[in-house]
Amino acid sequence: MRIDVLTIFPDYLAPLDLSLVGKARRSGLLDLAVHDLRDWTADRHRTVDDTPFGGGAGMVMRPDVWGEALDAVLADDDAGQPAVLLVPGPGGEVLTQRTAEELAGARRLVIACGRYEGIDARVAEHYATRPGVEVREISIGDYVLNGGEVAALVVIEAVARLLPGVVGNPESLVEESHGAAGLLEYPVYTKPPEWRGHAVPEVLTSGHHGKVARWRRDRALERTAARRPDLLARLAPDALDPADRRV
Ligand SMILES: COc1ccc2nc(C(=O)O)sc2c1
Repeated sequence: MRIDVLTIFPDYLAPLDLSLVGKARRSGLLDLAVHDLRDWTADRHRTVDDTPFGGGAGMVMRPDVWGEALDAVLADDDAGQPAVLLVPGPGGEVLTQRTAEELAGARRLVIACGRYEGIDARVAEHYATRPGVEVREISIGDYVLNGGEVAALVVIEAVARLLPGVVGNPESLVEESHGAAGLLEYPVYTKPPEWRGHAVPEVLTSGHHGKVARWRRDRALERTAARRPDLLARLAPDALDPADRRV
């Protein structure tokens, strides 16, 4: 997968050199480039914004600068791969694990990080008509950030970890919260067996794999029912077996 990020704060994306995403980049599993939007400005002040038509507070990012940048990035393509142009914004579809799974299936993501009051609306309108480009406005939650960079970091991490080979043990993707099982994950423990008077649940040291699996499933169901009953409601009817229904 190739991901291009356009931003006026490239250093905001520095964490993408670290940990699993950084390793995926170095191993070639992920081709990721961060671009400074100001590289496509034409004036000596490298201006990317202007006052909003209709008045109001703040500034709006100029369509001409974004057009030059997106044309250049989209054209830099080995085989005319279709691209998803992600525009982080508070009015976008809220990112879920399902969205991340969809995006992980794309060949290219281009993420346009807005600042100020946002990007001139004509940019998304224009690229939505571009053959081979799908435009999606995306939000990471019902709160407002100061720009798209943090959302870009979240999307990239959520997507990159789903790419084959990025996470060491793909089985862990099944039982994690919001994973394939569709439940919140069970509580985890490690040594020492007792810590400050808190013992590890005995079943986990029993060596009985069947009982351990049942205990973990029960705890995941309990947690999900208590904290996110909406997730239970979304489960496919056949996702729960008779043994689950007694929880
Ligand atoms: C101007 O760019 C912004 C501003 C707020 C904002 N809020 C987001 C969110 O995901 O909540 S993405 C985003 C981008």
